[in-house]
Amino acid sequence: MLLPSSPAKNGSALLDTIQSPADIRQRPISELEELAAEIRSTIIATVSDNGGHLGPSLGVVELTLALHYVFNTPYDRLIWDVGHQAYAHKLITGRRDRFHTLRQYQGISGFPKLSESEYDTFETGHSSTSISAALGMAMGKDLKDDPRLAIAVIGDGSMTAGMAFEALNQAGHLNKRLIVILNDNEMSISPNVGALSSFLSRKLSGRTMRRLKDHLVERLGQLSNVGENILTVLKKSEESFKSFFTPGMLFEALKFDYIGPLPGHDLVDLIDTFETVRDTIQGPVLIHVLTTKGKGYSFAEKDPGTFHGIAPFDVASGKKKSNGKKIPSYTDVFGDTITRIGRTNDKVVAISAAMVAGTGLSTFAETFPDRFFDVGIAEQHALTFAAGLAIEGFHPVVAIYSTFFQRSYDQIIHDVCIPNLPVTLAIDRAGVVGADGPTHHGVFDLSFLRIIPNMVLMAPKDEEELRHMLFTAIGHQGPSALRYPRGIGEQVALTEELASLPIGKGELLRSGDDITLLPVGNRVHPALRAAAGLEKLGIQAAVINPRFIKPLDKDLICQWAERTGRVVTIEDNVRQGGFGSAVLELLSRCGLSGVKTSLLAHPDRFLEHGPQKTLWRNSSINSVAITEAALRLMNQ
Ligand SMILES: Cc1ncc(C[n+]2csc(CCOP(=O)(O)OP(=O)(O)O)c2C)c(N)n1
Ligand SMILES: CC(=O)[C@@H](O)[C@H](O)COP(=O)(O)O
Ligand SMILES: [Mg+2]
Repeated sequence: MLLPSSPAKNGSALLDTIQSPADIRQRPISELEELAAEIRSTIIATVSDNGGHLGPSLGVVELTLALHYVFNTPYDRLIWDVGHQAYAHKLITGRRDRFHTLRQYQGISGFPKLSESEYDTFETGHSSTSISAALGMAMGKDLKDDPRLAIAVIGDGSMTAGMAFEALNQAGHLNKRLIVILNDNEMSISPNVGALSSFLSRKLSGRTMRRLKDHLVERLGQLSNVGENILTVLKKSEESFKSFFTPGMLFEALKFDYIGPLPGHDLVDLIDTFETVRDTIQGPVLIHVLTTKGKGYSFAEKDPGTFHGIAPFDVASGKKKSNGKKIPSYTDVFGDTITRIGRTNDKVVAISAAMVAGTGLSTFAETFPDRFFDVGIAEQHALTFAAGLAIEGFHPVVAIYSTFFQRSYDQIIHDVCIPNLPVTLAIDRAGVVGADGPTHHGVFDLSFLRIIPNMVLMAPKDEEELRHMLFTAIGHQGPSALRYPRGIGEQVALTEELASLPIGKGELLRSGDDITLLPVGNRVHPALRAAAGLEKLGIQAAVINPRFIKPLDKDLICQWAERTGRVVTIEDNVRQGGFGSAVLELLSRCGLSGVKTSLLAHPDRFLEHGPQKTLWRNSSINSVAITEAALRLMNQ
């Protein structure tokens, strides 16, 4: 049987004595290895119960200990990019007692939080922000004449985003004291992609290598003072040639000192290097550290993609603790449907921004490798790249989580919607997502997309409607978006045929003369349940599934609003500017401002982490709350 490869000898006896990094600094370095083993066991045990980002956190245990050992945290600012790897950091910065509540409702967050600890210096969740934030802090401390250090820890995946390079570019120019640790495990969520990733691991293609080699040998040969030995060595060996091209060249060109690559699980080496950097380097420096994602838990080391972020699992077998048969999620249905459409429509191309499995695109990618593109963590580029493909006659489907689409807002407006290009946004994880919390809830997309001219915006009531909406979107000759939630669907039967839905037409699901319920997307079924309950109380509720948030079905909605005189809108989105606001605008346009309305939606504040059901209840958008809102409106 495979077990964690380095179980702690004494449970968590040593870890239990650590209240803060100051306690670690008192210890001999020789004890830190046992501490690392205890931290790993604790992380594995907790994540196996609660779910969470296991692989990223296991990979940086030694790095975390070495950083807190050498640098004077929290005075020195330590910024974790994405923040999904900060579990060891949490365990040694005063949160050991609460660690069992990780990612649970009202428990500690899975990401750094300013409100949780003074050691969490920046809030993260979205990637590639750490260098910018650290540079801002470095600049701020200089302006205040404060000698504290700023240290950003960024993964090789996160380093692929433009934002990281924008920050490096400015940092090299400013020449401020800034430490960037590049945590290179050759993995994003899936294996890292792109030219940068090949460069970091020096896996330049044979062709590139030969071309560069021939060029360099020729140029050096023209110089009279180059020794014969260098030329012979270069000519003979590709390996020795490769060593001329180190990953450091890239960062040195950006005016960073480069140190590495270092073995990232060797505490002595890490501590020694960090001390040298701390004591000697005054400008920007990048330390390249090589780590293993999932280090210390054999299942996670072997399958880092699955164990990147995992639901509760059994430690001994590495298997997910799921009960019963696998129910298809919205994501699964999206993935099957786009693959099916791709078989008959060779103009369909799919784009992911480093979330291939998460967005359900793995099968499409395997089936149509030439028509699939993983652009890395580059949501802005993904949209403009899609626009380019659309200009060439393709229909790109860009599948990104709602929260990460926020990064590409200008590209959606400027590059897709103004030229009215046929690009489909497949917006996964729309609505509240659960344990990842406020950085990841997708509760703004209805508000920010419905205001863009040319955009067709829809939300399916179930996984069956999702299929037809995708088909409709791909048949549409302009920009379109469909948003669907995280998790399983309504478990409805899936029909064989795919149908094109009339754009801007909703469906009346239930008639009733007393009140109109207008739920959108995943709120349709709760509204139907509420209508059934209201009927038992003698209230006849009409239920309309608008299907399209833009354009809205003016005739259907205004007709029923006028007939019943009361409308309740329900959405898994913020109230501000959302679907309910769109309905109010429509009622005003139809001269129906006198209709009594109640807008059920998320409030104007960032929502905490917790199960989706809890968050829907808290925001009063579940079926009980819909019933109560309808009753209140009836009594007005
Ligand atoms: C802007 C943005 N896009 C996508 C993601 C989803 N995401 C979270 S972690 C991750 C991979 C990060 O890889 P890396 O930085 O190398 O860290 P590792 O998990 O390998 O430690 C991705 C794509 C995100 N958090 N933010
Ligand atoms: C840290 C991050 O952004 C991702 O790992 C995210 O947590 C994945 O979310 P899902 O579990 O919904 O795919
Ligand atoms: Mg990585």
